[in-house]
Amino acid sequence: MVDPSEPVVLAEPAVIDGLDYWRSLPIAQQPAWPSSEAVSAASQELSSLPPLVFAGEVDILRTRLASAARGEAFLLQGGDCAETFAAATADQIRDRVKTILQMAVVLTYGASMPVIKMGRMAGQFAKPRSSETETRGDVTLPAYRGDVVNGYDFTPESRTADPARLVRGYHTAASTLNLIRAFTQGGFADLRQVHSWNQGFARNPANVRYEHMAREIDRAIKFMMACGADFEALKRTEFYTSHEALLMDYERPLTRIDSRTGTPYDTSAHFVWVGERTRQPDGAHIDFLSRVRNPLGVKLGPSATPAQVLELIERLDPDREPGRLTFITRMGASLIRDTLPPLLEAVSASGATPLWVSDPMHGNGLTTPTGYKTRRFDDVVDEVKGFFEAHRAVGTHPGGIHIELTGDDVTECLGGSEQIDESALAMRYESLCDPRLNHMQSLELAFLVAEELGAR
Ligand SMILES: O=C[C@H](O)[C@H](O)COP(=O)(O)O
Ligand SMILES: C=C(OP(=O)(O)O)C(=O)O
Ligand SMILES: [Mn+2]
Repeated sequence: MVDPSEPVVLAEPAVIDGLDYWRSLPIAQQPAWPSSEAVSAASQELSSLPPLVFAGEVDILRTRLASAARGEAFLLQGGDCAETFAAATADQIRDRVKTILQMAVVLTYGASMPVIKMGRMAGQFAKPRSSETETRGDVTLPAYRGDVVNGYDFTPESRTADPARLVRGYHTAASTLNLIRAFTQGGFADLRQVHSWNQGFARNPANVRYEHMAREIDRAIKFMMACGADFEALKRTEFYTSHEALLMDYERPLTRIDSRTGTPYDTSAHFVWVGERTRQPDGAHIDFLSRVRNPLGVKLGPSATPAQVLELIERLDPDREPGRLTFITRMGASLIRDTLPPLLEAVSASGATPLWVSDPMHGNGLTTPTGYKTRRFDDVVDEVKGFFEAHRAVGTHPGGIHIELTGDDVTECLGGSEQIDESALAMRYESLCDPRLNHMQSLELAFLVAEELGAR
């Protein structure tokens, strides 16, 4: 569903050239900043700060994604719906990285292929919303648009967009990324350790059905050890960052010209994507991202037509560069088997070979009578299964999964082996936007997807 609200043209004077051409185009889902001087000051400060990622890393990621598009690797992309400044703590970052590493080991085994690990982390601070405002009782205030825009507290002060948050977002992303790099390069990612955490999961009586696969992985690791595999090298792993490139006042100042090649990279993350609500082919987001070298994602919901998808390919990947473009489909479990195959067929027939990834979260939202936004674990699993079925039928590669998850023991999604029910949602619901799979549900999903991958 493309945002029904009319896109607005920014009041700022248009600088009609290359990287700033978007300023002259319709743009959806931007905050109403109270002062354009304060936004300019924040942008100025951001543009003087060091890049968060190096263009060379971004290029390596593009080659990894190209392998996934060819069916030779699998992408695991996961993290919060909305990262918050308050939750950028060492423990919470560690537990999210740990969850992704644990899932990746299981998926690597299931797929017998490398798994590309990517967090919705270190920059996933801006949210598109279906409504501009939120009403509680007789009070209506601007909607919460993510910590980089405004606060969640329901007061006029907190809900007013504050440009100083752009700079705080950068610093929070920098410290998050610093810890991610420390964990994934400093020994925390050791394959044997990650596997022993998974054994702990499979020993839980609720997860007996996964014990068999955990034992098989154990045998495979012992076999590798007996063969003298280099476990020193397996103490480190590549880990990439990503977020929705929603807020142009954050993305534009962090876009820099790479000194090696003279081309622009959005250095706020390795991979950025355009959301379902901002993917208008003639809109600001698509124009801006068409000009940066990063690998790009585009979310596709059930209303996406083959013609729109072919136009997005033309706009974002005219040279059909391997690894450049990823479509992240989020159709809903009940629709995916009907809506995905026509898109796969049209793209295949055009000769393009984007990476196809399943987001089984955003098409499966529901609100309980008590007002909690939630999703059923079974619907999430069913959408992934439908995604695999659609690709099998058309002969294309199901190249990855994109999941809203946390390493914490929250109660936000229904079901899973802990059988979280509606009454349990109130126990520990912490997301400020969409519900996330908790640590156990995330691992369970990884085992189920690994079974699917293994069955191919
Ligand atoms: O994360 C995705 C969107 O921001 C979210 O689903 C929008 O939610 P809303 O419908 O509550 O605005
Ligand atoms: C906003 C999101 O998704 P979509 O654009 O698919 O609705 C998201 O990934 O949190
Ligand atoms: Mn979300």
